[in-house]
Amino acid sequence: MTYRQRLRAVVEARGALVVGVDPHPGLLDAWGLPRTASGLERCARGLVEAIGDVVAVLKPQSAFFETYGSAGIAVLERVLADIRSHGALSILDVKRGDIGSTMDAYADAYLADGAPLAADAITISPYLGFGSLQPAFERAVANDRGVYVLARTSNPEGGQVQLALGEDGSVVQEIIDAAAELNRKLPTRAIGLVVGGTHANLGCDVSEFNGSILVPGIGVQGGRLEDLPGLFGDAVRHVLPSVSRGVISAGPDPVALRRRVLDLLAT
Ligand SMILES: O=C(O)c1cc(=O)[nH]c(=O)n1[C@@H]1O[C@H](COP(=O)(O)O)[C@@H](O)[C@H]1O
Repeated sequence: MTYRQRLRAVVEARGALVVGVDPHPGLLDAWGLPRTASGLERCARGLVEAIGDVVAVLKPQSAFFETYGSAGIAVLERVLADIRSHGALSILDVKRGDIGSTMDAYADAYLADGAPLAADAITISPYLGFGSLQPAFERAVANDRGVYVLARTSNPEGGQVQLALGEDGSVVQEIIDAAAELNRKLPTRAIGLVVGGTHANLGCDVSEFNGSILVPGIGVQGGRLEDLPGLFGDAVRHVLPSVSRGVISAGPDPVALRRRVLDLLAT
């Protein structure tokens, strides 16, 4: 099955929600865990254990694992395996983007069958040029995985680059249109977008976009689930809202974590 087919099936069964696995240092403190790889492991795997069978997608943030070097990366490998074993999909948030030969290696690291850090999908950055991401597109299609291209990010600084005017309109619109064009040529529609849910208006048009749209920024950054239909219009059918701190802050009690997810799913 392609990534889109797996995504559709799990979203139909569990609802459209992504929970971010963001075990930041303050969270380890709040959960009474040490700021070590073993504290990281208990936090991240505890979260997946608590909610992995009710949420459609879990999105580990690589940075919080990289902090602990090879021990943290080993934890990330186990977290990815846990997500699979609970029947959820994984979007590994690595925001990679580089020149062709290096991008090729990133694609092998995250989108190749059997790679230790392989995920169902990853986040990638087009700001070295959309075409530089070609190896990731090819690997995603070949291996039934997905990619989410950063378009309009949730942070206030993003507009400096994303809303700048290029030859054919804003930079972000060129990215969105290039992703849509590529999806039209691909049978798997493996190319998704990242569009933050924090903006009063998006400042770009996603109405013609034909892939999955990851929408972070819900909760602590100020985005609200109730506002998504107004913000995205008809494209809301493609939207996967993503909440990290807004869920994980309910822990470490697994019952409270689960309740937080079920409340969000009922919104
Ligand atoms: O790609 C992302 O997930 C992402 C894109 C974006 O535009 N903004 C954004 O906050 N994120 C990620 O979403 C997570 C933050 O989620 P909250 O804790 O819910 O605010 C972090 O892992 C961010 O890296």
